[in-house]
Amino acid sequence: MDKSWLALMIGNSRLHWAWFVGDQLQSAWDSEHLTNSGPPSSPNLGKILEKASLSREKVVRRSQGENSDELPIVLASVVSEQTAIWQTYRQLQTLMLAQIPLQHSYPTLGIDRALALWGAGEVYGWPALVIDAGTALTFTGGNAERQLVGGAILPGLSLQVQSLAQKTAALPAIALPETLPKRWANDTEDAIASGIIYTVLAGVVDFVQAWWQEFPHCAVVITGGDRALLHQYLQSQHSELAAQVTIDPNLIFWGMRACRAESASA
Ligand SMILES: Nc1ncnc2c1ncn2[C@@H]1O[C@H](COP(=O)(O)OP(=O)(O)OP(=O)(O)O)[C@@H](O)[C@H]1O
Ligand SMILES: CC(C)(CO)[C@@H](O)C(=O)NCCC(=O)O
Ligand SMILES: [K+]
Repeated sequence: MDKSWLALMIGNSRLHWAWFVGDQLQSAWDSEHLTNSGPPSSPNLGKILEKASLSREKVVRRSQGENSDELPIVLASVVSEQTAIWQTYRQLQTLMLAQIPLQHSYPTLGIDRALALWGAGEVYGWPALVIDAGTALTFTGGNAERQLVGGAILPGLSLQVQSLAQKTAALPAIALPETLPKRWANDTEDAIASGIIYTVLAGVVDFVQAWWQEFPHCAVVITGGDRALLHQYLQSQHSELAAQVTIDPNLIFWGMRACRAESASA
């Protein structure tokens, strides 16, 4: 009988969770970073599941034969202070970059990027290009030999908004519009939205087109907290290109599923 396990990706803004039974994803959710005030204690599984409106009983029942109170957690993290909090959890498997079978990666490559690329390649085929629209916006591409080709990192949409507001006197922190704004703005909020959105879009289109020059017809997948927003903008301005881009919120979890299986059978 397939066992339950939890995947935990610690991102820069928040924690990303998934509950699997064997290879089947049951549900996914996000939660806040933990604050490690007070005495160190093992993170509480009941509370973790409560955040996802799941009861421990339901999760344990779905995987018969489970008698442990603690579900295995497969963890990957790009925030080391947050990783430390989980070290007291008994059934923890921490994935490190070296365990991801991606060839030609470099030592400081973010494990979220490696996992998302691996997940995209395994699910949609290689070569693959991942656009992760999170705190940072990243491009990460791999070739047919499952080797990292390379990528790029820039501030994500919200981070661009926040950094403008923080480092200037007159600029407010705007909410990004859900639809593509007009390019030639006539007030401050619209001007910020236009500047950030149109330059990010131009960049995304340029990276995707450059990728397709080298790897025609290959899978391009958008993930991350701002995936829907970015895809929506893309659709409005470049509908043909947008139609060839897949949205998948779970790339990192597909990567964790694959790497967990590989390291378990190794
Ligand atoms: N409920 C939410 N809480 C926080 N951010 C959200 C929420 N919904 C959408 N977002 C957007 O998601 C973005 C963060 O993306 P994501 O959650 O993928 O980032 P992250 O935790 O830093 O992960 P990564 O390290 O992979 O970027 C924010 O910039 C924000 O615009
Ligand atoms: C780029 C981020 C912040 C995206 O989450 C993360 O993947 C990271 O910390 N990367 C390390 C640097 C690199 O990937 O080259
Ligand atoms: K830093």
